[in-house]
Amino acid sequence: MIANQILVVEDTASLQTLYCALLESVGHHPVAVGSLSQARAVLQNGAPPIVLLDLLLPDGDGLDLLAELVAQAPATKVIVITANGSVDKAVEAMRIGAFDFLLKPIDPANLVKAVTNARSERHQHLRATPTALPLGGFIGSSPVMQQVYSTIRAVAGSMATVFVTGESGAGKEIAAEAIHALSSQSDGPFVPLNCGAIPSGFLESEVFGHVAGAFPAAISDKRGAAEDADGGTLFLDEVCEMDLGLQARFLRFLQTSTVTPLGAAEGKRITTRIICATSRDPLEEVRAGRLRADLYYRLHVVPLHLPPLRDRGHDVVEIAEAMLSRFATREGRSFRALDDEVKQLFLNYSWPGNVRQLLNVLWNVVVLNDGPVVTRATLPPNFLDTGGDMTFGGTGQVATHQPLADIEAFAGMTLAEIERIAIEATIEREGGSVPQAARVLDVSPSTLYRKLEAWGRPARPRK
Ligand SMILES: Nc1ncnc2c1ncn2[C@@H]1O[C@H](COP(=O)(O)OP(=O)(O)OP(=O)(O)O)[C@@H](O)[C@H]1O
Repeated sequence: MIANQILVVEDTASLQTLYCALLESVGHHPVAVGSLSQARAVLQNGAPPIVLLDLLLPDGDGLDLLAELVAQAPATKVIVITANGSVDKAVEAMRIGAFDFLLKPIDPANLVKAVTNARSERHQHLRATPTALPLGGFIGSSPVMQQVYSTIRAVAGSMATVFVTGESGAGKEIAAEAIHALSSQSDGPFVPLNCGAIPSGFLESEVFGHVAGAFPAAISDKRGAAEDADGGTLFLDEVCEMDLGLQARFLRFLQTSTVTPLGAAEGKRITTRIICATSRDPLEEVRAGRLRADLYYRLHVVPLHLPPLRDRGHDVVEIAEAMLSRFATREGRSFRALDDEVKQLFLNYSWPGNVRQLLNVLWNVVVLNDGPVVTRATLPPNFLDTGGDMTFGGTGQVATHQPLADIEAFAGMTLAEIERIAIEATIEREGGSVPQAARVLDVSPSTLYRKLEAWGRPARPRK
């Protein structure tokens, strides 16, 4: 095999001809075969740097050949081709270790781009990176998290849309950052936008931008997050909070890669990797009619689930000890370790607010105490009250509907004051998670973010 050879495995003669002509026109040397057995015969002479592999072949499933290549020729980048509509196959291929996938009918520009990406030195480097080590901001070596790290590494090299799910505080945003950092667009911007933190009336302009005069408050042109993310990654957190009208617009954007600011006569084509996340169950949202099914399927190309902290075994102690040292250094404290009782408490606790809640607990300990060891007595009283020493049967649910306070305590307060107490107590009980508190209180997260902002507490329109 010569250096810029590409093995094209495609049984439809007209498509073979088309792919080969395209690849030749950009300087590659394609070798075409029409079946798995022919491909295996060619591969006997050595694996080429790139294989373009149709998955539906007359003598078997292309996924089998993909698995063989991943095992026997890990340096070879395999770009799989699937029929439009068989997204599940594409996802399976990415899990096995495909470099990228293309849906039929193939856009010639996408084919050339996928092949160019596969060639780049960066991906040679990525493939060589060991897969089991934590990455980015992650701490934790449990098997479930190693699976997460592997998926992140596998998907980072492609432009495929990633749909990250997981409870609030489980690390969805740092997963998105890690994918961006390992991607070919890592020199470009990473633009996070929390759809739940922005009132729905403003979200469209936040995503797509507007021109002056598009609506009364639009006094000057404003670029949206999508255009800001040109050449990089757009991370849409709490994507299920978009209203249905905006979902339709967003779907059009995904299909055309064209951003049209509100009030603008024409759009601009951009190239951005989309990663979205939700702490809801997206299929339940589709069933309830709150998330368009077509948008869900368009976004749900590669799913990535962040398991809750309570399902990561000893990770909770690993994270706690690593972060304790960092917080202690920052605050000039001597904390270095957790005692055995605290480790056991942490291992038994259900962490409804996941890693974010753990970090809040540690931060509180470090600010209010000094070390060198975290004992039960140094833990925040509200953590112990809300179940630090209870087991919740792994459901992650803190016992609900406990009275927030004696009702007598509300006597003489205004409704606004009582509302503030209820909201703050619920956020606290949900481990600091505003989206989760919003769910409990049955309001939208943006309602809570707006109120927090009015009370002078930090809101996170863009995280
Ligand atoms: N495995 C981990 N190791 C160390 N820190 C972590 C880990 N996972 C999450 N964190 C930290 O926990 C905090 C919450 O993580 P992140 O914002 O990514 O969660 P999220 O799932 O996006 O939350 P939300 O749904 O509320 O937006 C961040 O400070 C992040 O750096």
